[in-house]
Amino acid sequence: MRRRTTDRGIPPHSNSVLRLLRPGPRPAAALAAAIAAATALPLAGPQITRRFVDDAIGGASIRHLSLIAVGYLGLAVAGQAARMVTAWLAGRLAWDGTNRVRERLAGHALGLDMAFHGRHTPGELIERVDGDVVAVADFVVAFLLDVVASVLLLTGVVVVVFGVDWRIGCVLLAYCLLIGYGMARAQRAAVPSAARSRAASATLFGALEERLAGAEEIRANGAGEHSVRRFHQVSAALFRAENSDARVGTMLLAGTSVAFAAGTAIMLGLAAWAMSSGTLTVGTAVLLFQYTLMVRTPFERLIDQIRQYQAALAGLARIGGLLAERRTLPEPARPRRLPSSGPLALRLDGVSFAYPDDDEQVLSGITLDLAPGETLGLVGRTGSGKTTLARLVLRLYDPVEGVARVGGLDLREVDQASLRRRIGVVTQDVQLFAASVRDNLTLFRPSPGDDRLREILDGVGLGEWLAALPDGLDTEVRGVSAGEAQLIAFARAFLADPGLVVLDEASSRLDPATESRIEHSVGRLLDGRTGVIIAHRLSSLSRVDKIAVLDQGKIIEYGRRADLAADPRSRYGRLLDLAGVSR
Ligand SMILES: Nc1ncnc2c1ncn2[C@@H]1O[C@H](COP(=O)(O)OP(=O)(O)OP(=O)(O)O)[C@@H](O)[C@H]1O
Repeated sequence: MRRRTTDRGIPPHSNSVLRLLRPGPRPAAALAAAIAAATALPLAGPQITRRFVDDAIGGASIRHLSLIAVGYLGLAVAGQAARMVTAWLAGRLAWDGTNRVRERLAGHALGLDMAFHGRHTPGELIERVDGDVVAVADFVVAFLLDVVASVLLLTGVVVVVFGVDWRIGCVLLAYCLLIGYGMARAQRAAVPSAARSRAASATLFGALEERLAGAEEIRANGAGEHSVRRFHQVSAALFRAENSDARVGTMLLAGTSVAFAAGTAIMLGLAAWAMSSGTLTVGTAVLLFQYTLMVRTPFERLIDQIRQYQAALAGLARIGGLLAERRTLPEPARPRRLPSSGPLALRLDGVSFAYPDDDEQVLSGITLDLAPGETLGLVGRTGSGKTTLARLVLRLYDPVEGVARVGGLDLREVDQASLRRRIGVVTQDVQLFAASVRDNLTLFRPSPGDDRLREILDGVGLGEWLAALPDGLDTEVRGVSAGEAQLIAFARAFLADPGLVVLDEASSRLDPATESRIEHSVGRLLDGRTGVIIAHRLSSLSRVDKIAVLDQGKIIEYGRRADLAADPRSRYGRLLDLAGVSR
């Protein structure tokens, strides 16, 4: 499928990216001055050489010629200095701009909902936020440094040569136009290979991230060989794409080398003809020769930039595409806030759900009701829909049918910030960051004070663990056990003080001491809060008020725990018997 582009060849949705890249007026003026100097100074070089040659032939003194040589050297040094300043300024401006793009992209991607993150691996997003942004940054630097400066230099050369001899100027201009046309044709050949190469790179990053994230599982299940084979396949695809991209680049360079040799020969012939007819001095012939050589570098830089331009264009298209992604969960027109304190009621009314892009109904006709402060235990076989139900309560997705209400409000009407503040979640897959204990508890938000954090850690049974850390709350979290990670997650939930807690119990086996600390913390966390516990161990449901048994997305049993446990025919009762847990 062909990529859609606007009339100017710029992919759609890219304007906002380009706006973010635009520098302020003062840095832009400084850069323009540096580019002008970096272009004008090299243009003056051949004029000095002409003077030197003509004066030398005319019998000028060594002192005079030495002065001209020193002037030439000074000019060359100044030219290089101007180029260095331009490179530095262009690099700084490009990185300032791309950091703005990066920040915007990262914020935007984090704000998108689960449906989006289900379709894109974190590795793919890293490639977008880093790889594509770097490609755009590289191009912006190169564009300012090579494209703008090269076009100015070419124009300058043609104008100066016109001044020397208009006929030779015409030949040079025609020659430049021909080379330019050839390059424009070659550019089209380079488009698909650059796009293929970046797509292969994104796939490789995605595969790498997935394998690194699941390294433990892959090793434990002996899936290393399959994993390496798959990795080899995506690496080979990237190698082939990069190779073909490089081949296109090499062919372009080889073609231009031949074209330039021919151009230099033509100019030398013309200069020789003009000299023999007495219209040019030897110095001017040398000047023309030098200008002809000068044409080569800007063209070569431009050719190189064509490939970077393709990469940047492909990157811009993907960045623009990511920025154009919208949340599929609509923001409420008139957002309402959940009550700011106290436990929150939960009510699901005929809720059905299917994941986006998937026809299979995962939940159907779920109806349940929890008064403020009540707790519900969700049980059911793996794949029965427990986690999905929890996701709807957290409004990570909206029901396809029915309504989910918290605190009496339809979740679709609730203000996002209030929802995140008042509904807490502890998942079995606790995410810890390579940051201090404090930051892991507050999730980088302002801390309520170290005393409060210590009190909370003490409350979840991590007091001794904290005391043993070398730098206390400032110690970087690493190498914690699964049980400790769970307890840290409880501490986070306590800190947020939600009115409704969704708790996905850890299914992994923990040692009895940690298990009892977790049981104790769950008890404290649910005290005075409404709770939904996805239970993997029936023993941990002894404290809940209600039980819902899920099977293939439907509630097949629902009632007060005590009633179900007492009923000899209830499924919950039979599950308790099977698990050897007293009713
Ligand atoms: N992000 C997703 N996209 C598409 N389908 C999904 C997604 N997550 C889960 N499912 C499917 O939805 C169904 C219910 O899954 P869910 O994770 O809710 O079950 P569960 O009862 O929590 O299982 P477990 O006890 O193993 O965690 C399964 O068939 C699963 O394959």
